[in-house]
Parts: sequence; structure tokens; C-alpha cells
Amino acid sequence: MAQIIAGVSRTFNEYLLLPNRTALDCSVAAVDLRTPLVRYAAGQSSTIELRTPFTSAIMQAVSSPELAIALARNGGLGFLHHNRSIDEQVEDVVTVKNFKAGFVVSDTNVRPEDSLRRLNEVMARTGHSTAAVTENGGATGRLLGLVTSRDFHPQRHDPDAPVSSRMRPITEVAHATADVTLSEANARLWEERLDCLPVVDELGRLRHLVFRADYTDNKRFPAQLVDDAKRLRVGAGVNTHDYRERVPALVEAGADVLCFDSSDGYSDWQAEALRWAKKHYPEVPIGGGNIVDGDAFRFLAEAGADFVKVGVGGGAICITRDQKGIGRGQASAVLDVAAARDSYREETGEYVPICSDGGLAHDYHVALALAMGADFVMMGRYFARFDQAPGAKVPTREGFVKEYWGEGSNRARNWQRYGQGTQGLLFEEGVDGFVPYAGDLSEGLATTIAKLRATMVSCGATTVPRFQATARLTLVSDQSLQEGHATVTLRETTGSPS
Ligand SMILES: NC(=O)c1ccc[n+]([C@@H]2O[C@H](COP(=O)([O-])OP(=O)(O)OC[C@H]3O[C@@H](n4cnc5c(N)ncnc54)[C@H](O)[C@@H]3O)[C@@H](O)[C@H]2O)c1
Repeated sequence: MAQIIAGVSRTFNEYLLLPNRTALDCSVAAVDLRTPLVRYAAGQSSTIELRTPFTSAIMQAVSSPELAIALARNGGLGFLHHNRSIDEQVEDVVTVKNFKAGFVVSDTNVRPEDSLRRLNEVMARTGHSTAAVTENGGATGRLLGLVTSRDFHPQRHDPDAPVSSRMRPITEVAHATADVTLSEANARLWEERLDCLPVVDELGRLRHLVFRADYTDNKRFPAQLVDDAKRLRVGAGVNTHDYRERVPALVEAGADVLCFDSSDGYSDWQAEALRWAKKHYPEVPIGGGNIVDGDAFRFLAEAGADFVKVGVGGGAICITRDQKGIGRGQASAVLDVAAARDSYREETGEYVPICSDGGLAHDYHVALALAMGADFVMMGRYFARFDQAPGAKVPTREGFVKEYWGEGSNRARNWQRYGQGTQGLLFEEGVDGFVPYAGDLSEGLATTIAKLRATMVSCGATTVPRFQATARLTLVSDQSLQEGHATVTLRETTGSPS
């Protein structure tokens, strides 16, 4: 007969935190959000510590290189998705690893023989007013000159004339060699009164552009997550099908950490793949998942997982629970797995961090996940709302929205799932839709971080481990949930009384 496990499957929404005594030195400024990303032995610390406890979901609609760059600059980590060719995923890893603050890869490029009309169109599309003129019209072609919106006017100059007729040739453009540092480049921008300094390699190929406008950019991100060579860190998703080819390529490209991505990580496929990865690439940490209980945690930890991802069916676009009847409330899953992680540490002396993936509907749910024992969280819907996410930004009557679709949906065309044996999917485990647009990632995340710090201070903790060790939670009734919401008529809905 089937076994019914004790306890109800509960979600984050069913809990609230109780305030603990807050000491005078427990302030938001004192809160340190560092948290371990990968397995470590007792008495040591994790070889990679996140500076803020956020990772982005391994999804096409979420983790582009732009999003991974923005998230790492804010102390978290992006996981580039694997639902495409190995070469394409490698290219994205390289893009993040090559990112240098203040050095931008040119996105507005033309060939000298292109028309001014085309130049105008390219500038209108990117919204940038400086274009690189390269031999092949690409971002890394041989640099032949620069042309800005000040060099031509659509009414004054023949739109069919070639770009070469209005560009400043490279012989007249101040430029730097690839070994230039950001401070040297900035010094030249100011001393030579330049707006833009192109950086070229020894063969004259364009590498980057440095703009005066980005001068202060780097100073905005004191908590960047960087490797020993000061390059941003990046993660990459892998699967249990082509890992023998994909893992080596991603390691070679410089991925800092890998993670198996599956709706069901409690499988021999994943244990086998983890053992293979740990045998061939012991120096590269790799996570496993997703799972929702202590037995499955132990299974993956024993197979070598450096962290374990928790969550089945809780994602905003996920319909696994509807379709397969499989899943568990995210709060119950995290509590159970955290207890298993702690017993595993007591027995083996090894701490294997856990990640709460999905089921976070409000900012405060991040605090609840950490309080319940998660070391960090992974979010999809949350990050899909920002400028840096790959989904298109679409205007609606209620404001802008961004596209967001699940890896189990038809749209994702996830080839792993095409093993269902037909041309298309027999059933979907994810939906395709929209989320409200939320602007720039750094600004949105700053608000979430501010709330998390405030919650931790109310709970008397300035570090994540202390918060986990001392948090007190209570289950809430429907009635007390009602009580928690504002019960006055909001000014924004009625306007100010005159
Ligand atoms: N977290 C969630 O709740 C959730 C739910 C649904 C989908 N998803 C996402 O959807 C995507 C696809 O997940 P998935 O679980 O369908 O992919 P998967 O590759 O893990 O599993 C697909 C199928 O292939 C089988 N399989 C795995 N390795 C195999 C191998 N080497 N040889 C033969 N068969 C093998 C599995 O048992 C399963 O039947 C992922 O991005 C996943 O994160 C997540």
C-alpha cells in the first residue's frame, strides 16, 4: 500500500517570521548576505561564496549573458541555460567571462560600404549614437573608423551615400591597444576630450568601446561576484543526456560552476552523471536537483553534488503538479531537505548547500526560504521581469509586460523532453505567458535586498547562518493573512481628499 508521509505539504505563504530581540549593533548596514554556494568541509569555507543569495533560473526566458552579468555585478550568480547547442552555450559563457566593467562590446556596427540609411536604421534599433565601422560590419571585425549621429543628418546627407563618406577613418580616431586598463582608458577620455575610446587588438580588430558616460559605472557595484582574475563568475546548466560533451566544453570556456537541470533529480541518470563529472572534473563544482525530500538530498550528496536544488512544481510557469501529480509545497520541501543537510553534515563533516528553486511569489518569501534553511534561492519569474532578461518587452493597456515561458512548455522546444517519442510534446509541464515589466535588474534587486536586510534585522541577525539558526516561524490562518493586508481605501485609488 502507498505510504502517506506525515505532515501537510505547505507553501511559504502559510508562514510568517516572529521578530527576535534586535541588539543596538544589529543594523541594516551591518547585514552581511554572504552565503556558501558549494560543498565544503567542516572548519573550512566554501570555495565560492555568493555575496548576495540570488541565482537565476536555468531557463531560456531568464538567463541570458546580459542577465548573468547584471546579477554577478550585484553579488549573485546567473546559470546560463543548456537547451541549445553546446557551441551556443559556450559562446554565452565566454561573453560573461570576457566582460570588463566599462569595456562594452559594440552593438552598433556597420560596414564602410553600407548606406547612411542603413546606419540610421541600426542606430534607431539600438538607441546608440556611436557606430563602429568594421570591415565585416561585426563587433569584432577590423576597425576602419567611427561614425556618430553628429557626423550625418538624414535630411542633409544623401541616404544612399556610403558610410565611408561621413565616417572618421581609424587614422584620425584616437584608440587604445588591448592591454589598456580601465583607469588608463578613462584618463585618456578626459585628457583628450573624447566621448569614446575604441580598443583594438594587435591585428586591428575591435575588442571594446570605452565611453566617458560609463566612467562611474564600476563604483556602483561594490559586491561583485568575481573569480581570482577579477572576472565575473558565471554558472551553466547541464543535462543527463549530452554531459560527456557539454561539461568539458563549458569547463574549457571558463564556467565557474555547473548544475544539472531536471524536473526530477532523484534518478540514477543524475547520480551516474554526477559521478562522471566529479571523476573527470573534480575541480569544477556541480550542483544536482531538483528534489523535494531528505532521502533524495542524501542520494545526490552521496553521488557528489556540490549543492542541491530543491523544488518541484512550484515555479510560476510550472504545471508539473497539474500534469503529473508530482510535487511538494516549497516550504515543506525546504524544511525537510535542510534537516537532511544538517544530519549529513553531522555524519560526514561535509556541508552541502541547498538552493530553494521556485515558489517565491513575494520578496519576503526569500527571507522565509533562508530562515527555513536554504543557503540561496533561484528565481525565474522574478528575473524575467527585468530589462536584462531575453523576453520581448510588450506594451499593453495596463503597462509594459515581458514574455516568460517555462522550459517544460511547447515554446521552449526542450529537446530533452522530446524523448516522449513524438514530433511534439505529448503533454506540457510549463506555460507560455507574460510578467509585469520591472525595469533595470540592479534597481529592482536593490529593493528586494533592502527588504531582506530589514527582515533579518527584525529577527536579530546580521548573517545568513545566524538568521537560519535563530529564526522563529509561525503558521498563519486564513484570518490572520487577511489581517496582514491594508484595510483602508488606498489614496492611490481615490485620489487625495480636497
Ligand atoms: N523544477 C520543476 O518543477 C520542473 C518541472 C517541469 C520541468 N522543469 C524543467 O524542464 C526541463 C526539462 O526537464 P525534464 O525533467 O523533462 O528533463 P530530463 O532530461 O531530466 O528528463 C527527461 C526524461 O529523460 C529521462 N532521462 C534522463 N537522462 C536520460 C538519459 N541519459 N538517457 C535516457 N533517458 C534519460 C528522464 O528520466 C525523463 O523521463 C528542465 O529545464 C527542468 O528544469 C522543471
